[in-house]
Parts: sequence; C-alpha cells; structure tokens
Amino acid sequence: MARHKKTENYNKHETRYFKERNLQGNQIKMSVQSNESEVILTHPDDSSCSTTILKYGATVISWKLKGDEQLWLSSGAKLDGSKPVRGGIPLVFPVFGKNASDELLSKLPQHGLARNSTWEFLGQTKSNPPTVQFALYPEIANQEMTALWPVDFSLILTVELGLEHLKTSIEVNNPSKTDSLKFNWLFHSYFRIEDVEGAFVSNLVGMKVYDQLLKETYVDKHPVITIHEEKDLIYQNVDDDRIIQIVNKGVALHTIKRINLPDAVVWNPWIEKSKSMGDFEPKSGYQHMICVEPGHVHDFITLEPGQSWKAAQLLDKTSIAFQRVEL
Ligand SMILES: O=P(O)(O)OC[C@H]1O[C@H](O)[C@H](O)[C@@H](O)[C@@H]1O
Repeated sequence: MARHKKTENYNKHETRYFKERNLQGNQIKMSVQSNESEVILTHPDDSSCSTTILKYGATVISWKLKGDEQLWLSSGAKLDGSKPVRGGIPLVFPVFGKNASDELLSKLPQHGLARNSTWEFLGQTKSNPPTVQFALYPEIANQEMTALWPVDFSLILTVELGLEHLKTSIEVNNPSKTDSLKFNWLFHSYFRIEDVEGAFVSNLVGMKVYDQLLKETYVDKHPVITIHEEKDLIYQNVDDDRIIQIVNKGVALHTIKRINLPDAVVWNPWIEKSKSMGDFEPKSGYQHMICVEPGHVHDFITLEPGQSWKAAQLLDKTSIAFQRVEL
C-alpha cells in the first residue's frame, strides 16, 4: 500500500497528460507527461524549457533551458534500472561514498540506495511553475539493499521547473516510533560544460576541504577551482550565502544555491578514472562535465522518531558573482 496519497489518479500503463489552461480557460500546452519509466515537465510559457526525471532513482536526466541542455549525461548511462545513472542528478541517501564504520550503513553500496530504487510518482502539485513529487520508502525501495539496511524512512522529492531555474527539494521523515534515522544526503549534479579546462568553480575560497585523493583536510586558499587533473574535493560547512558558480569564458554557466545543505563536493574523474568506469562514455566526456554536488555529507543528520528534515538545491542563471570573503 502506498503511504503517500497521489495528487492525481495515475495509471502506470498509460501515458498521462496534465494540461494547462490559459486565462480564457482554453486548454493549452501539456506541462507534465508521465509514462512507465519517466516524467517529463515542459514549461507552459516556454516549451523550450523542460526536464526529464527517470523514475529509477528519481534521477533528473535532462534539464533544458531555451533548448540548451544544462546537465551532462553519459552516452553509456544505463537508463533501464540495471545500475545508477551516470549523469544528470542522481540522489545520494542514506550514505555518501562507502562507509566503513557504521554497523548498518557500512553494508550499503557506495552512495546508498536511493539512486538504485524506483520511486513512486505522486503527481503534479503545481501547474506553474510545473512541479511534481516522487516518494521513496522501504516497501518500494531496492529490496536487496533494504535487507542490508533495515531502517524505516520516507523521502519526498519535489522537482520544480521554472523559466530560468530547476529546484530539487527533499524532505526526509523518520516514521519510526522507536528508532532514530541517521543519514547523509547529496544531490550528485553533473553539469555540462564546453571545455572543463577553460572553466572554473567560484566562491569556495577559504573553505575547509577534504581532498579525497590526497586524504588530507586543509583550508582552500585558491581563489577559484580549476580542473586540469582528477579532482575529488569535499568542501565542508560552506557558508549558507555562498553562491557557487561554474564560470566559462567569463560567463556564469551554472549557479548552484544550497538550502540547508552545508557541504559541496567538486568532482571530475579526468582520464584514468573515466576509463575505469564502464558506463562513462565517451571516454573524452570528462572534458565536458563537472560535478558540483550540494549535500550534507561531512557528518550525519540524525532524526529522532517522528522528526523530519528538509533541504534543496536551486540551479539558476544568476550573473557572475564574486563574493567577498574574510580569510
Ligand atoms: O561512481 P559513483 O559511485 O557514481 O561515484 C562517483 C563519485 O561521486 C562523488 O563525487 C565522490 O566524491 C567520488 O569519490 C565518486 O567517484
């Protein structure tokens, strides 16, 4: 039995269209289409703005603004539910990376079970900007993984498509009456860029960072992060008002705003690591992508029975913003 009330009746074997009405009450363009495997949102005021969410992992696999794709998706990504999607915005829960110390979380594979589970499509909650919700809870999550991590939880993902933004919000609830819920959360966003070597990531200067390759923690004094080799950096407790941007040729291509997400991972696999990932295609793809991943990963969030936690990632088109920092 589904725990979450669907906002629209929905027959999973049919494609369903949710239509918009204009001021005269005429039916106009459809803004949400759903079929067995994916949900597609198209902005009612501009059909060149759209996003596609795969029900497997509730993974955003495409986000187009004025017809331009914003996210990087590997041409070798599996979209059939056989493995997590390489690209787009995979969701990381309840653990980031491979945990070695927690009795239960350490049994889960890298990045947990949310990206390996088919989520329930709850329906559309708003017509403009078009907004939809998905849910995940133990009864429908990947059963091999819930057997390893027998913990109660409930997740609601909200995806809102604006004319100039994509907002993904998460609510985590602990429905248990007796046990606490301990977890990490992260939006593993893969951004598309023309040439990673010509780009930089801004506004992380002065932040404490754990370098996963060097296995060292230090304060990053680089004014910007450039990518000319493999990078795997976890910035911790980044000030809430720091707006992280991916800048290319003097233009802020992507702006990443974090709501209740203190950490940000910056990752590019570069040449050798890309070769080692079977689903990373083309192998030259590392030149055209960068992951900037807002999350809560440097420590765990703990929810007591009945408690909930909310956070969001807002991607938009803010013009270039260098922020003053006190070092
Ligand atoms: O290959 P995956 O399990 O999708 O992980 C891809 C990457 O995710 C994050 O960015 C981590 O910081 C990296 O260490 C990891 O390699």
